[in-house]
Amino acid sequence: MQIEPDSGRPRIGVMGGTFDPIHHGHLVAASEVAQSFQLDEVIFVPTGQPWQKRGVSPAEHRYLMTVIATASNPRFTVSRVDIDRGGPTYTIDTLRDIREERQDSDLFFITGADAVKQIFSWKDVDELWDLAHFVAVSRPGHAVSLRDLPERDVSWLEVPALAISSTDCRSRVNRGHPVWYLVPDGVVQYISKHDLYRSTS
Ligand SMILES: Nc1ncnc2c1ncn2[C@@H]1O[C@H](COP(=O)(O)OP(=O)(O)OP(=O)(O)O)[C@@H](O)[C@H]1O
Ligand SMILES: O=C(O)c1ccc[n+]([C@@H]2O[C@H](COP(=O)([O-])O)[C@@H](O)[C@H]2O)c1
Repeated sequence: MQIEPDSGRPRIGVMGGTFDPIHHGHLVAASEVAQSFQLDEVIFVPTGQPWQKRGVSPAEHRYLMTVIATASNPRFTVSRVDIDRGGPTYTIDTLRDIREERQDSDLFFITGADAVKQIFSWKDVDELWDLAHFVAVSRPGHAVSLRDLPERDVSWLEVPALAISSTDCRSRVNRGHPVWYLVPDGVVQYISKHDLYRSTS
């Protein structure tokens, strides 16, 4: 979807992710897109059941870690739409639900370089472009050439390179290594309190 620069409508970012756990790579990406695209708000949307991932932590843990991580930024909010809908999570449903809630807004769906390269495997991809403008951000280890990007309405944004992944955070906790400064302090404490990622499933 092409967004008119001066539409006067609220400009809302939608940052979808499994957030298992949420880390500073996610937060910096959202913050940079908010700045560059003059967004009024970024809604973080933890997935319910990410159908392309296995062995994901319970949604309530991922949701609460996302709430903790975003609490200090007044422009960041968290939505439960994907969790409360139930069933496998598809972005087509995420965007339809958010549009229903924010009917007068322009939506910007934020995705990392790795995820955007997979977008053709997503459900009803041809209909996604009518619901939001897509913004793909750079990510270390995931080079993207123009050929990888859909020939649709996708903007590209270089963001500070943070070589952090949720997979690595889980693995570090599992091996007894610290995740301080990779994830927000409150998330470190949440992981410890709930004994997450200690056993390999
Ligand atoms: N370090 C990062 N820099 C830029 N974008 C990122 C970064 N980490 C994740 N993203 C993007 O954030 C979104 C949500 O990512 P997700 O929750 O799957 O985290 P992840 O670190 O990729 O997780 P995992 O390692 O479990 O696959 C995706 O679009 C992903 O590309
Ligand atoms: O719509 C789909 O079929 C689809 C398939 C894979 C991923 N997504 C979305 O992409 C975002 C990042 O997902 P993930 O699995 O990399 O955390 C998140 O919002 C997912 O719902 C969406």
